[in-house]
Amino acid sequence: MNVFSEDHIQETSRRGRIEVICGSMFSGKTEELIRRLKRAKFAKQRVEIFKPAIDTRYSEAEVVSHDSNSIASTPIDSSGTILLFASEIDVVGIDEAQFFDNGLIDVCNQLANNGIRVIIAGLDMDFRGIPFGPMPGLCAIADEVTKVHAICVKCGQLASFSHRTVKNDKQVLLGETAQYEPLCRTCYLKAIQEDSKK
Ligand SMILES: Nc1ncnc2c1ncn2[C@@H]1O[C@H](COP(=O)(O)OP(=O)(O)O)[C@@H](O)[C@H]1O
Ligand SMILES: Cc1cn([C@H]2C[C@H](O)[C@@H](COP(=O)(O)O)O2)c(=O)[nH]c1=O
Ligand SMILES: [Zn+2]
Repeated sequence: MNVFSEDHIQETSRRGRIEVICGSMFSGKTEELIRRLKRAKFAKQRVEIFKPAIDTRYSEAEVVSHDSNSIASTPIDSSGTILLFASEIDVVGIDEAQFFDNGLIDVCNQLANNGIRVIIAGLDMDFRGIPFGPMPGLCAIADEVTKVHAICVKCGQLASFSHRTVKNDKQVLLGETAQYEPLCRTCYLKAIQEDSKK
């Protein structure tokens, strides 16, 4: 049994592993990613952070949480680019992983097999409740999956769903509170039923 809430060994020894942080929008994925990466930096680990170049919502070159916590990152177009940066690195952080291609799954496996700690944050489901991009595959290969929850804006229960409040059918639509709200299952089902009547 591990009586500590943090596994300090992972922050000091060079052991490859894959950690996935998933959940709905506003569930604290980016904050948890930034927290783990900052702790790795305190432990003098060499850290590289990547995000998809299309995610220009708050900043072009930073990972930024809804609460304005931030950390410098490298925006990239394709998952394969991560391998070009990954020599002499102890920890790789990846935000908004749902926007990457499926090649990210193999890239993360290669990194971990080479002794790198890989920490990935991403939306597990899109606005329709369908698994998003490489996220299900990443959860499958992960050594550890942390599912975080927002608070349902309708009833205060834990929220797992990201309800899109504007009419748009494309899977990718960047946005925040003007376009999405976190809902629990009950409130999400009610909301999409009401949407279908409009
Ligand atoms: N309904 C909500 N439930 C929880 N947090 C919320 C909600 N709405 C806004 N927030 C804010 O979002 C922050 C989490 O932001 P962030 O880590 O960027 O989430 P994610 O990356 O999962 O979208 C919380 O600390 C809180 O300040
Ligand atoms: C549900 C859903 C979300 N998006 C977009 C909206 C935001 O720009 C990001 C998610 O960011 P967060 O850090 O998790 O808040 O993804 C999308 O394009 N399609 C969707 O279905
Ligand atoms: Zn609810």
